[in-house]
Amino acid sequence: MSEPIIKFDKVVKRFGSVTVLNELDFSVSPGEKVTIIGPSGSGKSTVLRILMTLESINDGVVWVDGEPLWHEERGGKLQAASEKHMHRMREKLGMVFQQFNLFPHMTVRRNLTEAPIRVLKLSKKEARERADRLLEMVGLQDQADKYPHQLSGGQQQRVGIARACAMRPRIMLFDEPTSALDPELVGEVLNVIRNLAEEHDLTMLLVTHEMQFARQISDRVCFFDRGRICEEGPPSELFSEPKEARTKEFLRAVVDPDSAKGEKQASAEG
Ligand SMILES: Nc1ncnc2c1ncn2[C@@H]1O[C@H](COP(=O)(O)OP(=O)(O)OP(=O)(O)O)[C@@H](O)[C@H]1O
Repeated sequence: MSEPIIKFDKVVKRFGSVTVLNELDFSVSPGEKVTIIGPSGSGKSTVLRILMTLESINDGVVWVDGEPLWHEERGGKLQAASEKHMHRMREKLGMVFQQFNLFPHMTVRRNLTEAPIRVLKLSKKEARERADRLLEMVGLQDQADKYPHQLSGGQQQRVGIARACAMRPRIMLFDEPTSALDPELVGEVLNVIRNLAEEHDLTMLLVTHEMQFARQISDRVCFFDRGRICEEGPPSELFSEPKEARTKEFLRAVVDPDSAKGEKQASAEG
């Protein structure tokens, strides 16, 4: 098996007295599409935010592409990383957020060209050509001169995906990319992600509540509970024959909430 492109080695993350990640061991292989599912507050988004260096860690080591993310090796020891090191490491990752996070005062095209020009030092012409190709990929070539507020939520999220791709990251992180959308707009965003997964050799790590989508797109699904992986496996196994009681309970509640409530009530009454 190839070396993992992402590796969490006994990672601990606390917010005050609350331990959100509890000596988490977790890895992803190059090109693998991995989905994280689990109850609210189980630490799913925290994993992605740590990878984007938006949250620090309290203990353990996070490896990205063979190098520690939060540390640098000095004198044979792992020491806290410099801002320069983290900057360089961040370029390997792109993230699509729940709330799109587009720059509101920039046109759609400028949202896509800004970072490639500033960070990757692309010429304006190169950045523009790259942006236009990506807008075509997400079906928004005719919206390039509009501002984010002139687009639907689904269109804004497709711009968000194109913008993350403009930096050519090796790893794409998706944090519940459809949860802020009206139901009728979810499909168009999932289609763009599905095409990206099928056509590119990207490593993808997704947090999602869309179980059907997780089933279709993932090589592996990880069920998180209380800051640890409670169960993981190919979607065909995890969704059809979950082994752990917590996984079964969670899946029953998200796939068929009414029957799960009824069963809970019946067992409480009985
Ligand atoms: N900046 C923060 N300060 C304090 N607590 C935080 C912070 N960010 C997250 N938490 C807490 O850490 C826990 C895990 O949060 P996280 O967002 O990773 O969960 P999640 O599994 O993604 O949940 P959800 O599905 O609801 O998004 C939660 O209890 C949350 O309240």
